[in-house]
Amino acid sequence: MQGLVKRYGGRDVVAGLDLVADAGAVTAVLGPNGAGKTTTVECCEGLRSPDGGTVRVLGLDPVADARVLRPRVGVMLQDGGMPTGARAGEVLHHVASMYAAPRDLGELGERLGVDAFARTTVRRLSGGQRQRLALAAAVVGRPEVVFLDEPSAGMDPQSRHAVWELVRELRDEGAAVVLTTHLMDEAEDLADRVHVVDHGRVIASGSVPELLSPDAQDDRTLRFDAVPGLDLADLAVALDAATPGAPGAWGATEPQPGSYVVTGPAGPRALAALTAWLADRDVLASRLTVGRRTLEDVFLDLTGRHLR
Ligand SMILES: Nc1ncnc2c1ncn2[C@@H]1O[C@H](COP(=O)(O)OP(=O)(O)OP(=O)(O)O)[C@@H](O)[C@H]1O
Repeated sequence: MQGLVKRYGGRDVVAGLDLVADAGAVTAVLGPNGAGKTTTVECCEGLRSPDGGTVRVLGLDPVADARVLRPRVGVMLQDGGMPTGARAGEVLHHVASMYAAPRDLGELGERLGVDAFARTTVRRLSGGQRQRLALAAAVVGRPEVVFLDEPSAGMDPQSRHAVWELVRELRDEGAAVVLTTHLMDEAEDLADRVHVVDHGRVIASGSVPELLSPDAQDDRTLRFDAVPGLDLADLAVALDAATPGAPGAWGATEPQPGSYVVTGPAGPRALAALTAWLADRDVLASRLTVGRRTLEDVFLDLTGRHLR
């Protein structure tokens, strides 16, 4: 996809988006609600026509070549897009019958738990059940490219785990898996490559390790909430003094008023120095945590906003 533009009511909801998804890899499109993720994948699925740019799936045009692409592409839509009056099992059988070499329905139905509600009509399924059925329908035909829009939304942890395992398996079988999500742990766990999208543009791309810590893999992050407007340059000096082996290694930001992110060689001494520095100022921190950076931090750094 190159320079994709999609406009609604004169507003660019996708504003020149470049994206590549390789075979045998999971590509995640990660961004907050309204970032343009669904619109982007709908253009790949041939459900929407771009207003600008080029989209090719398996080298073909998703709109003009829709008939040729259909048996080679699996699609899991956010709203399911399935006939509401049909039973879940019938839907899956029907979809499977359209493919030359479908997956074993018994095995697929069991691992995604579809068997348990096979006789229930789609309209009576819970959100999570509907998601699992939609995923089964998307992958039953052994597609070469799979688009999964928020695949584990509304699922319990066990179902989520089953979905993630299936996604890894699809990748290992050689499929190009494109996954949209606003769940950073989903992207972190699954994706070989992540495109972080905001306001219809890709604002960062890379493997998860590349995105998390491009220049200092060992750095950790201290996070805390406190009164807004702390003197962060002074804090960095105090932390530098506590970790003499790495001068100038500390960075501190206040991405949102009263919410602090401090990165550097955080160990026990640095943590003690931070709390002592706060105590000297009579500041009580809350939600103080020590951890590695997450994709949420990356998003916060890039946009000054939380993912959700
Ligand atoms: N058919 C439409 N007509 C008008 N505006 C639309 C239409 N579809 C989407 N939009 C708008 O385009 C923007 C991007 O929506 P999109 O669904 O692509 O975002 P998203 O990143 O998938 O968000 P979410 O995580 O909430 O699904 C939103 O502001 C949405 O309101």
